[in-house]
Amino acid sequence: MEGTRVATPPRVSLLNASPSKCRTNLMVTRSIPAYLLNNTRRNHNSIQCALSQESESGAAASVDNTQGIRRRPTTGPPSHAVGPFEFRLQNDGNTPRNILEEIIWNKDVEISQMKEKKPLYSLRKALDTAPPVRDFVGALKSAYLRTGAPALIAEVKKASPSRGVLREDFHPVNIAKAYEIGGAACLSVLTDEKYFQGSYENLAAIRSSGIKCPLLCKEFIIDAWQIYYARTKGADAILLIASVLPDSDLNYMSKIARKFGLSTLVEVHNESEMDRVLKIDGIDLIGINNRNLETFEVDISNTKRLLEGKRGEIIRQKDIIVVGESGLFTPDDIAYVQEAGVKAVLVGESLVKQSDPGSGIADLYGRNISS
Ligand SMILES: O=P(O)(O)OC[C@@H](O)[C@@H](O)c1c[nH]c2ccccc12
Repeated sequence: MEGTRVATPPRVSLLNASPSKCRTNLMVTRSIPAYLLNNTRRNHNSIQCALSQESESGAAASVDNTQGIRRRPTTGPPSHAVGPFEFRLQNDGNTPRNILEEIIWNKDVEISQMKEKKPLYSLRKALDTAPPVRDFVGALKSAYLRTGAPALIAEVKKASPSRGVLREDFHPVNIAKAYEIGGAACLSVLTDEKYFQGSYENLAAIRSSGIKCPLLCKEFIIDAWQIYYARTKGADAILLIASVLPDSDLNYMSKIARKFGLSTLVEVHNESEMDRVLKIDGIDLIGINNRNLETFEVDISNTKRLLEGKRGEIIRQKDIIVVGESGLFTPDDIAYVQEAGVKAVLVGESLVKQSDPGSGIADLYGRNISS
């Protein structure tokens, strides 16, 4: 299941240096492998910290630039404590290259902590009492048929790393209710706390509030454990991000979701991700994100570009529902992505910022799409 190739760390020897030279924030270009640090901790009286590097191969620790987002630091975390010393060893292998990579590395640590508190066997038990799954894709299809406009997945989103806090007086259940009344087919609920100020409590509260719209758990999923957890909190659909997950994970995790009856929204941002996803069996919902999660640039013509030509044909043949995601603000934007071929849209910022997010839906569509 591990998608990341781990570079072999070079060896670093710690020999007879004066402690005064090696206080905190010592920067070197390679990391010290964990096993060596453990040894050093044991022997720290005799071994001090002159950092002379000897890479076995003499080559720099190799980092595979072609694989996109790295699942975790390839050369270990940047800070190490060795006896009384703390080193800050920063290098390409332990420094995130962009915000998405940073989010994923944090998520990896967060999940291992959450798993300790709620191991899989305890989640399995909680599944028995989880609320029933509602048909997310079905709700999108029927809203599209009913209104003739792209079905709306309205996002309950307090903040984002690119836009900061979108709404100070944030009451997730009230916002969700307003969305449902305004004509949303489904809702997306951000659960990431650190970067989006979301939570699983918000997801569970919306689910138990009587709101009927099916719910997408908007999370950075990198471990199957998260799918179980989302289900125990009442999710009806999950998100899988193609730039984060290798094909094997997309395949495996969408199968697990299907086993629970959950829908899977697979998100792509460029042609090569779209081509990868179109080759995976059983994918019936693809999101085209107009925002590049590595740079935050938003360009809604991305949706059009990815649906042109052969790709659009395959999507129609396979009867895949495409969701236009991010950066949609006006009726013209909605018409533009509909013309490009989407049957649903995912909208956060432009709605959540309105004093009444529900009536914001009519402004976004240029007409009332409720009932
Ligand atoms: O607020 P916007 O620009 O309307 O975007 C909503 C949604 O598309 C965006 O929040 C999103 C799309 N894919 C994601 C993946 C993770 C977190 C957030 C997202």
